[in-house]
Amino acid sequence: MSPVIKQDSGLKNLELKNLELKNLELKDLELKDSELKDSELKDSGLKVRGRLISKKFELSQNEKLKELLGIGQTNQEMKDFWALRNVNFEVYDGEAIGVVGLNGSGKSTLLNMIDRSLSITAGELEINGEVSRIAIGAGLKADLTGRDNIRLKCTMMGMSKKQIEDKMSEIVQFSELGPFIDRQVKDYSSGMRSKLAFSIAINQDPDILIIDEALSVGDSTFSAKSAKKMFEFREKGKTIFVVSHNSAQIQKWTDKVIWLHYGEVKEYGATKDVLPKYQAFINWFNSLSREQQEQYKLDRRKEQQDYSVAALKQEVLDNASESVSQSSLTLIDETIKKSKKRSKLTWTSKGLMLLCVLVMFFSGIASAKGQSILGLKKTAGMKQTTTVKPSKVPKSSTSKSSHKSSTSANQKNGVETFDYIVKEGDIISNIALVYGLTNDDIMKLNPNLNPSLITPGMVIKLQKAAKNKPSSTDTTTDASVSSVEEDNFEDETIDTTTDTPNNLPDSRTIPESE
Ligand SMILES: Nc1ncnc2c1ncn2[C@@H]1O[C@H](COP(=O)(O)OP(=O)(O)OP(=O)(O)O)[C@@H](O)[C@H]1O
Repeated sequence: MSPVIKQDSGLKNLELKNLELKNLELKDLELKDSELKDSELKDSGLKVRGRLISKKFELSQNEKLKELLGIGQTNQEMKDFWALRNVNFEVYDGEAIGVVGLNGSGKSTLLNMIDRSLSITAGELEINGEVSRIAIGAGLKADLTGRDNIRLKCTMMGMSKKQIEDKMSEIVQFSELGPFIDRQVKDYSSGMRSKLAFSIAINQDPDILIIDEALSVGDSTFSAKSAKKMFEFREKGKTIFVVSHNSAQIQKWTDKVIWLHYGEVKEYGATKDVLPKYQAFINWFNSLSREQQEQYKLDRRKEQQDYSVAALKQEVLDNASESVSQSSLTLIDETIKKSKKRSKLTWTSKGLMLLCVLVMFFSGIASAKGQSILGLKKTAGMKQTTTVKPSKVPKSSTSKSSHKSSTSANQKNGVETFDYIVKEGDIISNIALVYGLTNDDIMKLNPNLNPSLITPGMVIKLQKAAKNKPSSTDTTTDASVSSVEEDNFEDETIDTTTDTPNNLPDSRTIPESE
């Protein structure tokens, strides 16, 4: 038997080797293909190309959970939101591109994709070269001195210690920060931060430089000096993106303008053609009444919420030639497939959701019977047996701040009470569990309370004796909720605290007569 086995395994080894060789050949082909693509890009002088770029900010997994469980509010503002829709553009060597648009139109979102700090939902972005971004204060470490920030940034760019020290005096001199270079950045004004960021970035010699409002805060001398440096940079065939609400800057510094309007490219072309159109729009917008402006913003925002992949596909079919549209449709399908995988609830979240439902169900039964969740009759002084470390107790329900803001002790029906301010994510049964009460206890103290309608900020009365329970007793009954809050969900989630963007144009956008 053994020789046969040997022969078998010998054959298998041969097959495996063949397979490995084939895989290597394939990898080689893939590499050659991508090298070819890169060199094609370089040859054509194409620096950045965006095709069908679309970005959807989704409800966070927390919000999805709440929506599924019917907890908290789910209004229009909290829907998935398309910050960019079907954005197409090409930028070549030596071009300076202005990015303009009202507040919230998607400028930062687009640049975050170009500097690779944000992924795209659909479409394709080709970038040929190193990108460096200057935004007010962004990327600087507040606790470090200006000098140490220079060292840090240069190290991150792969420079050696010697190279950094050689460049140091040039950067420091350009920054005009004088003795402040050895002070911590947290002591800098926004203008000083911008000077430091610009000096570091321009001296790093990136291929693509993004200037995100950074030069709007510096003084005019520094701004002029920076502009000169930028022109030199452009002469070398480098590419610059400038985001500014200052039309004069855009006019002076850029060759082309991308005008973003509620996530779409309204116009892309020569600055001399696009900027006047944008300014005309601003003038028209400013001529509207307050109500009309609000209505306009609401309508546009709704379009961003109602957008869909189907709409993107339709736009592609309507606007592109047949060959382009076919490859574009494939591109949309591929990217959407990927994003669908990402946006699905994780198994952990599904498990937590189930746990949450079970806790709610059993606590409902328990409170109806006047018992704790483990079936123990609640008696004063009885120690709870269930539990988790205090740190696992949800911040929303037991954080010190909620105590601080909620302790105004008083009496109700002979019971000493205190005010508890409802936090985001709270539900009655969880508050009850955390504070060692039953739902009935809470309802007795708050007879007008509708348990399914509690909202953050609402004040409810709780029995004072129970107040210290969470900190003194280990309790785990609320593990489901606390874990949900602590779960490290994916990025790019909707920040429900994000204010509705103030789309009122900045006054600086009104054309300056130069
Ligand atoms: N992480 C996020 N989650 C949800 N929505 C987001 C997120 N980031 C941005 N948005 C929304 O996307 C839209 C575009 O935002 P973005 O910051 O790109 O606009 P902007 O044009 O740079 O605005 P501004 O001129 O005010 O800087 C806005 O409506 C914003 O509320």
